[in-house]
Order: sequence, then structure tokens, then C-alpha cells
Amino acid sequence: MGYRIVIADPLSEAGLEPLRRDPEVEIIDVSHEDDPDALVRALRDADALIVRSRTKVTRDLLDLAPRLKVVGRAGVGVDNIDVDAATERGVLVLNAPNGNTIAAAEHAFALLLALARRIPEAHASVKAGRWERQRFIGFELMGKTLGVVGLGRIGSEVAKRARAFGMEVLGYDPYLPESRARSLGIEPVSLEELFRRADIITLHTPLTEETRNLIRRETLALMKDGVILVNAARGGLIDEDALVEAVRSGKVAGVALDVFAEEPPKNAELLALERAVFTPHLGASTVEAQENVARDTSIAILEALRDRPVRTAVNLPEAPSPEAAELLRLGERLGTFAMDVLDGPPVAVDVTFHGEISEAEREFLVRAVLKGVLARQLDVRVNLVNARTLARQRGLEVQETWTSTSTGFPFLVQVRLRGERGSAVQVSGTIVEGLGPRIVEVEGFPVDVPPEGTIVFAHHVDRPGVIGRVGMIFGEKGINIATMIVGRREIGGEAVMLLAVDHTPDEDTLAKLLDIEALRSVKLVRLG
Ligand SMILES: NC(=O)c1ccc[n+]([C@@H]2O[C@H](COP(=O)([O-])OP(=O)(O)OC[C@H]3O[C@@H](n4cnc5c(N)ncnc54)[C@H](O)[C@@H]3O)[C@@H](O)[C@H]2O)c1
Ligand SMILES: O=C(O)[C@H](O)COP(=O)(O)O
Repeated sequence: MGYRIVIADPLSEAGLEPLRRDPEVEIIDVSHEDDPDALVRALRDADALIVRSRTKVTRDLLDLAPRLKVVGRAGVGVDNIDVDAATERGVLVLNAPNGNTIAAAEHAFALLLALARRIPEAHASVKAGRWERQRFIGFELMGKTLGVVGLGRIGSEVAKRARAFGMEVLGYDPYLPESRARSLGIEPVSLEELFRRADIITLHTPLTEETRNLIRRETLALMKDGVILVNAARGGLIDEDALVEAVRSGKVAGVALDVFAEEPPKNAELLALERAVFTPHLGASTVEAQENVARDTSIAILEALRDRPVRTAVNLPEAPSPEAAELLRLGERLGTFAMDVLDGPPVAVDVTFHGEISEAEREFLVRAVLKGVLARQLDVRVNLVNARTLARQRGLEVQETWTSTSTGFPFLVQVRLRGERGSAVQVSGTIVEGLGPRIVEVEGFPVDVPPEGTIVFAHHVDRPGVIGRVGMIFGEKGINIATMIVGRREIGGEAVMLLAVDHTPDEDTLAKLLDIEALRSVKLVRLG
């Protein structure tokens, strides 16, 4: 089956090469369509959608795409995507965060230099036939103090360039260790100190609830008179009305903006400001950056469509290891096993990890277990993206414990699914080198079966003849038993039986099994 990938915003053709050469991919490019319904039509049977910042991927838009598995953002900011709505629908969101860092950092500097040397006005003047050398007196960057808010990929590249210009660099980033800032030649300071001390302030944070209107009347009041502001991050970081007032009053001596609260900007007062340089969200618009982000997004989209771990997923934890696929299979199948055996609906799931297992692997496994538990119950597509959200929405309590106690396996995952009225099922698994995922314990009985195909799981009393009679019933029905495992604690005591069968037994066969006196319960487990 092929993949239909919709491109909503213009992307670099060279960067799309991984998609173009994939025989399974059909590209529907609506990025140059004037008709807004073209996107709506294309989404009806789309598997993937790729956007830049123009297309708003809203809850309503996602509802128009019932098959959608992944949204790729060919760039950094995902503020144009309703990530929560995507998560609820099990749609993976991924971005391409590395490809446009240099382009954006260079653009912030281009804006600053254009403002400092009044290049846009001077250029317009020369084009108009004038030669006004006294009119355009600028200022130098050397010796000035630059305040960088947000010291991530772009902020740190801006800081490096500022140092090369002989600037003193202050930085504020509450999520970055101070030592990292210092190693970049940046003096880490509080936001207030940065506002008070900087001659020039440049913004490089994402737009979040915390950073919205970071620059507003109160914070502008803290700044030096004649401060210069640069924003090539996100428009919402600045309250534009407050900025207009501050520029008019002379508090802000100049402003350079690549991004606006609304794009294209409609704020006439802002656009009329004189000591200002504006560009139409061009930070990532270089040939190199566009090729990088389109290529990174194309590759990640193909990984996602083929259920492989994606390093740049926005609404999933980072893939823990190349062996992630086996880990996911183990977790999911343990969840499905427990669900198929449990009597009644589940109310809680306890996942206990033993031995050597990283935090990322534990997070992946918990999501995989939840996927296995929930997939049988829900209409919506359950996947690693939305498994935790759906569990929470359904009131399924999730408990995780990690102990370093040895179990004889390098690591062990134990899933205990609890139902109403005290019912419970426990199943454990691990990954055995060379064999892959194995179920190694059920209800406290040691077993060893691969979590594959159809398994008949029975509780019985360890008595001569039981196994023979079970075998005969399957034989009469023409059902081949591929593997049979019996677990018991003591001779003649309670025991469990796991039979991997080549065909799914019908109700009649299961009823016949229950007629065997020593058989207490029989459950059909379908592990796919
Ligand atoms: N103009 C453009 O075309 C363009 C191009 C690329 C990126 N961007 C934007 O630039 C911004 C930065 O991109 P990046 O790739 O450097 O991202 P990044 O994630 O590498 O860096 C963002 C940094 O902001 C910090 N941060 C978060 N909240 C903060 C807060 N309240 N105060 C201070 N710092 C905070 C984070 O800790 C992180 O270090 C994003 O908004 C991105 O969307 C714009
Ligand atoms: O977040 C980003 O990557 C930039 O804002 C670039 O946006 P664009 O892809 O719309 O140019």
C-alpha cells in the first residue's frame, strides 16, 4: 500500500528528493493552489501532511484527515500546529529543528546590521537618485552589550557572532545550565538584569504561554533609554501596541522584526514606524536551510509512516535505541495479553521494571503497554502518541515502578492489569538475545513463549490426561498446536497452559475445552 503525502506550504524541490524517489510515495502538492478547498480535498485520504509556518493545522483541519498518521513541520516552530489535538487523535507531529539554525542566526544579524547602518532607508534614497551622506549616520556594534533571550540553537549562534563583532553578550535561558552559557562566552543573567543592562536585545525563544508578550509595557520600562530590539523568533513574543508607544516615545531607538503577531502584519501603526526594519518571516529562507529542512522532514516522515522511531518527534519521547522496535512489540503484546485474559474492563495498570533499563526505554514501554491494553477497547486509533492521553481520559490509572533487583534476565517488564471487583492478570516479558521478545511469566508461573499469533491460555489442575485431552480436541477440529508450554509450581497443584495455535479456535472448541473437568478457565489471546 502506498503513502499519500500532502504538501501544504512551498518546500525546496531538492529537499523532497527522498520522497520523490520512494516508489511507495504519492505526493499531492497543494502549496501553490489558490483554492483553499484543495487542501481540504487532499487531506481526505492523506497519510501525511507537510507544512511550514503558513498553514494552520487546527483541530478542525485534523478532523478532515481521518487517515492522517503524521504531520511534518519543515522548520522549528510548531506553534501553527495544534499539537494537543494531534496527540488526542494519535497523529505524530515532527519537526526539522536543525536545518535552519544558521539561516535564522544570520538573519537576526542581518536585521541588526541593517538597522544599525540604516541600510533600507539609505538604499531607497540612492535608488531615488539622492546622495544623502549626512542623513544616515549609524552606530557600531563593537563594545555594545547584546542581551540574548533564549540560548538554544539560534540564540547561541547569534551569541557567537556577537562575540566576533566585539560585543559583550548577556544571556537569559531558565532551561540552560549556566556553565553552558559561560562556555559560549555569554554572561548568564536574570531576565530583569538583561533588560536593564542590554543596549540591544534579541529574542530567540519559542512562543509559549510563558514567553507570550515577553516584551510589554512593564518590561519595556525596565530597559535602557534608546534600546534596540530584534525579533526573528515569533511575533507573539512582543506586545506590538506597547512597542509602537515605546518607539514613538524614543524609549526604543530602533526595532528590527522578521516576525509579527499576525502574519502578514496588519498593524498599520507598527508598519508606519520610522526607525524600523521589517522582513516577511525570512529567517529560514535560504537555499541551504530550505533544502535541509525539507530533506530532514521527508526522511522523518518516511520513518514515521513505516513505524520506525523518529528522533525529531514533537509529541513522543525520543526513540531510546535502535532496538526500539522490539521493545515496542514486547510492551504492546504484554498489554494485549493482559487485556485478553482479564475479566471485565481494566481500571489500573501497574508496570514494574526490573534490571537494566533506561528512562527513555521505560517511557516507550509504558506507552506500548497502554497501546496494547487500549487498542481493543477504543474506536480511535491508539498509538504511542496518544496512549497516555487516552488512558488518562478513560480513567485508567497507570503506575510505574523500577527496581534494580535481579530476576535472572538483563531486564524484565512486568505488567499487572487490574479490573473491577478485584480481578487481575499478571504477565512479564523480556528480550532474549537472538530470539527477540518473550513472555517469561504468567500469573506467577514461569513460561517461555514468543508473544506472537494466537495463544490459548488456560488455568488447570496439574493432573494426568489433561494435556492429552486438550490435544485431542484441537486435533478433531483440525487445529495445529505449534507450541505448548505448561507452568506449575508443584506436582498436582494449580497450573497454567499456553498453546500457540495455527488457527483461531471457534466458540465451540473453547466450550469443549471447558468441559474438561480439570480445566478452570480458557481464554483466547490474539497477539497479531
Ligand atoms: N524567523 C524565522 O524564520 C525562524 C527560523 C527558525 C526558528 N525561528 C524561531 O526561533 C526560535 C528559536 O529557535 P531555536 O531553533 O533556537 O529553538 P531552540 O529550542 O533550540 O531554543 C529555544 C531556547 O529558548 C529557551 N527558552 C524557552 N523558554 C524560555 C523562556 N521563558 N525564557 C528564555 N528562554 C526560554 C529554551 O530553553 C531553548 O534553549 C523559535 O521560536 C523558532 O520558531 C524563527
Ligand atoms: O520556525 C521556523 O522554522 C521558522 O519560523 C521558519 O518558518 P518557515 O518555514 O515558515 O519559513
